[in-house]
Amino acid sequence: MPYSILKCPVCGSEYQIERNSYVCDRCGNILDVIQKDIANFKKTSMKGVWRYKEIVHPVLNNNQIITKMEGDTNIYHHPKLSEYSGIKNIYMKHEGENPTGSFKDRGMTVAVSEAIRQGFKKTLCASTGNTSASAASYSAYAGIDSYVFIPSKKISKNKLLQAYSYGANIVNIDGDFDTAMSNLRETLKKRSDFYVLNSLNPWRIEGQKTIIYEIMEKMRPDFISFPAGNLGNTSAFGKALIEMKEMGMIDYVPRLIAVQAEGASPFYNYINNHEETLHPVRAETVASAIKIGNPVNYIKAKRSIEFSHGIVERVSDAEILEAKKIIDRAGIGCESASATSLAGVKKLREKGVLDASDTVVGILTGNLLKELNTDIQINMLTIDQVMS
Ligand SMILES: Cc1ncc(COP(=O)(O)O)c(C=O)c1O
Ligand SMILES: N[C@@H](CCOP(=O)(O)O)C(=O)O
Repeated sequence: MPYSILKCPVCGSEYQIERNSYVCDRCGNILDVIQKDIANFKKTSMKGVWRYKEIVHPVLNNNQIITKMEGDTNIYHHPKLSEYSGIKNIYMKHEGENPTGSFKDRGMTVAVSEAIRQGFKKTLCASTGNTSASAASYSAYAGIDSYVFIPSKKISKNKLLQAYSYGANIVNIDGDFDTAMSNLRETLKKRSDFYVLNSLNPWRIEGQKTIIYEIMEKMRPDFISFPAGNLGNTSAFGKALIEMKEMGMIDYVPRLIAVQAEGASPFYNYINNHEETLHPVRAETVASAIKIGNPVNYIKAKRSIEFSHGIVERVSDAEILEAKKIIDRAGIGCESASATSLAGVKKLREKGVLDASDTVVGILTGNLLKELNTDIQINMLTIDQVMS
């Protein structure tokens, strides 16, 4: 029977899953969930994330699952994306189609189910917006209270509205996301009744792995490109590929492309400058979702890049906004952080790292409707102009 344990990716210490800390007691690193006895993995008849229950959360009973039907997102192809990136076979998987409009729901369904399994009544997260929207929704759906730490003046109003509407207890943080995350880690040292819903909770990573399962079941991409902020997805995608390879579900490994915003690119520096440890930066970018200067998952993310012979690229705000316009005008649409996927592919094609004949899947992490921060300038037509 498949089961799960927690294991430190650095020192190898192992722990039972019944514990409310995801940090190794011996070396302080963030733990992995390790799935055991999964060699004969079989899909369930459930939809989306829970189709892969045996390799996502095998010990949960079906009646303990808190789900709003995450996953099974669409993959789009459009000539404008090919023309812009210089890659004929470029596809975009739209995670903005998840219930609260971002990929976070895939991780949240698993983490909140585990919170309920362990009997927690309160959840906690720090957020640039999407995590708080998702955490608030899933906590409310499960009938428990959520607390969200957010730099409320710096996040999109739409995301704040989501958390507020779902009834979250909103804690305004005077600072940025990194301040909020360190406030959260301090709070967890003092309070044991909060269940953390950020991606430092490894159950979030287990849910987010399913993005890769869905892609690899349908296609054989050479590269998979996606935005990188707190590095939960980078960690999850590599873990999915490692496990799929071990289980014989895939016979090759696509290369991961993690793309950061230039003003928030500590992981780019860490990998490309071969630094011994990640040096946090003061983050600044138009893409508020990835305005993160001290990503918590950098060690697991490095493992993913190494395993997949991956690439870490960075793009400017101008490149992000230009790519977003292409995605929006193709009728697909996404929030700005998501457009780094396309911007990064274009840049790597121009550098000659990607070939025009490569097959590339980009991940659109959030919905177009997620951001309304500034007054939009719309040149509207008059009725007379249309009639004449
Ligand atoms: C829309 C969006 N895209 C990308 C990211 C970055 O993902 P990760 O933190 O997993 O690197 C986030 C949040 O972190 C996000 O909200
Ligand atoms: N963009 C994120 C930042 C927190 O990331 P997480 O994956 O660690 O929860 C957000 O939406 O808050």
